[in-house]
Amino acid sequence: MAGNGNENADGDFSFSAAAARDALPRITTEKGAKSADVCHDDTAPRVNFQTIDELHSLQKKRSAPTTPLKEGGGVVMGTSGPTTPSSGETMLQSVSASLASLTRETGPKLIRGDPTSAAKVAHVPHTPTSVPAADVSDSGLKFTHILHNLSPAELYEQAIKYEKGSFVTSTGALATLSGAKTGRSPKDKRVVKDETTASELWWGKGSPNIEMDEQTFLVNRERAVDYLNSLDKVFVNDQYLNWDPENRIKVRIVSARAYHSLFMHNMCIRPTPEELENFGTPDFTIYNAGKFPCNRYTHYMTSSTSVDINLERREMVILGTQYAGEMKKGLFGVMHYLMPKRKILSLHSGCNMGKEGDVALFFGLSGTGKTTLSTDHNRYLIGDDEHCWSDAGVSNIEGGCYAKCIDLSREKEPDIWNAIKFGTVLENVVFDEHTREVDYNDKSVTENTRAAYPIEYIPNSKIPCVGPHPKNVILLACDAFGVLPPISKLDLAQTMYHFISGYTALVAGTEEGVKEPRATFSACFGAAFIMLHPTKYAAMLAEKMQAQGATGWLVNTGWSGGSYGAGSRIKLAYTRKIIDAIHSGSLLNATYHKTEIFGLEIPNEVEGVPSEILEPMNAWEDKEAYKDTLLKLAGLFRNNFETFTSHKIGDDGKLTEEILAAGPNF
Ligand SMILES: Nc1ncnc2c1ncn2[C@@H]1O[C@H](COP(=O)(O)OP(=O)(O)O)[C@@H](O)[C@H]1O
Ligand SMILES: C=C(OP(=O)(O)O)C(=O)O
Ligand SMILES: [Ca+2]
Ligand SMILES: [Mn+2]
Repeated sequence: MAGNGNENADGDFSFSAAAARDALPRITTEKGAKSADVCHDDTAPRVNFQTIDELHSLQKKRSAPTTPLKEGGGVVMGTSGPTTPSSGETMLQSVSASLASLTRETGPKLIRGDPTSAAKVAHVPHTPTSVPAADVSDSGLKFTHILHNLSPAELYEQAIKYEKGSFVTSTGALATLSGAKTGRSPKDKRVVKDETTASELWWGKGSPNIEMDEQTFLVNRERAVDYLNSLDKVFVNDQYLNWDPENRIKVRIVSARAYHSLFMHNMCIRPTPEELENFGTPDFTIYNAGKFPCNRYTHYMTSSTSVDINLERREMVILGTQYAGEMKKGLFGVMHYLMPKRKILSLHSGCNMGKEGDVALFFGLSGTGKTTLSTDHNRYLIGDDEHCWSDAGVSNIEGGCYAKCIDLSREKEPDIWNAIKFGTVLENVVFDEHTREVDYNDKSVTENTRAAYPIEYIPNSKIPCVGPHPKNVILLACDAFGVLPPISKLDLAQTMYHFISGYTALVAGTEEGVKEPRATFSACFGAAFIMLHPTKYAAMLAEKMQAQGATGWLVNTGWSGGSYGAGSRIKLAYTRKIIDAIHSGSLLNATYHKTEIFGLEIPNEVEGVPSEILEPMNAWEDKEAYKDTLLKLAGLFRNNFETFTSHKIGDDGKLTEEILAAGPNF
């Protein structure tokens, strides 16, 4: 116990024995104490530092350099480069070219690294520009720091230091805010219509592609580039899309926020250090200037948000929204253009594989269960949202998952719950200010709370994320009307009919302005992302399913026993049992009966699921209300399909006829 007096005779100090009761004790230093005896030993063997700065410099070890830094700590990208550029300089040259203003012809001067650690960088000689002084704007005189493929830990530090609303949660995830926009803005998406895309893409009624001209794209591009170059630092991610090595696409994402950089780090495929070293020129570049609005006086702009795709230039510009999902879904749109050109079908679906190598696809719109149901502890996860189906089988486009977290529970979704740890981006969640425990039920910021994590955070993920041809094609619909059966087996024509229809109730959240579930039809279960006419994708799907003998299923993950408001959502545990029965093959051999109007085959029994809910009418108390609602939905299906009746699906006139006949009959 520490005393008040000089009880430690060998110590280097003692309280004055004469310390007055009310005064602070005086400290006197004892003379002649032997250094070997003191407990606070300042004369211990010397360590390798003399100053605090030297101590700090010992803490960080140089990582195996993908890009060796030059003497002085920085690499400068001037206009006349060194004779033999290092790979770091090559990267900076490439990024400078990406960020070049199209009107001023030169790229910005770039420095690698964080501006706050740039004291040394100031020493690096700066080669004068060859552009006449009169042409140099202030922005041409400054340096921009490039934070290239930072690690999650570095991005955490950047976010926490510089981005308000960034916090570490109790499980180590990075909580962040996406700003005013907490969902995608499909009405603000624009695609450049030029000679090629005018004939190739799907335009007009029902199409997600709202046109803009090349000139307007360049105006927005310049706006984004100037904004990014005005910053002290920008983040650059060089990554890949598509696990199929023969059809891999190199993407570069230039952004202003650590949040965006970490999100894409998680969502795209992460290159190895060697791959990054030899990355070269990207195939596609995103300029994310989402903090900065577009100019509403610009032609084609109807709000201050604009998400613009130029396929010819292989570029995408984001202005006026910081919702990170725009980047991943924007790139998905690009894949929906590039892949079919190579006879590869792009799919808005989750995908997993059983121990026997049986692959299942889960198509569905946002909130219908792709992520939840493809993340299955008994199966290998190939991916939760975006895939390709080629002659070789399936491949995930992405390197991560983007799960909805509203009402997330450890019991119902353990694998997703456990994936929310260090490295994971948690968007727009609410947490306890002290414990930093997340309240997943809290919708104060948005209903569309999300977690973005690398796919290997799911313990049974299949790396590399590829698999053989699918055996089961599961169409998920979250039916807010509560009239579709929880499970029905489809023939090929029915599968195509429902694939082209893409029915669901759009659950609140993922798109701006949707507060209540509302019936919606979205062709190919992803009309917001497709580029070509839906029947092109449908024809490819039909051909592949036929060739592989895959079975189609329609699973209602929505309401039962009444519409939204009256009935209740089908229990996730029951849906999982239904999915298990599809995977195991037991449902293929079940006995079925056909429903009226939609002509769907309903199994009489599914193990673990109460039989009363399998036939929707049984679950409704008011049978008349059920019939009216069923007819209403059938009418909506018929109206929606009218735009497709004049299109042929594939070369097969017979299949087209069958598909037209596969809709509701009333
Ligand atoms: N019966 C059910 N089947 C699937 N998901 C359900 C069910 N009931 C509730 N849910 C919830 O619905 C949401 C489905 O979202 P998610 O799997 O992220 O959809 P998607 O990936 O298709 O956008 C999850 O929050 C899940 O917990
Ligand atoms: C991120 C999205 O994907 P999903 O809701 O399908 O997971 C989205 O549609 O914006
Ligand atoms: Ca979606
Ligand atoms: Mn999802």
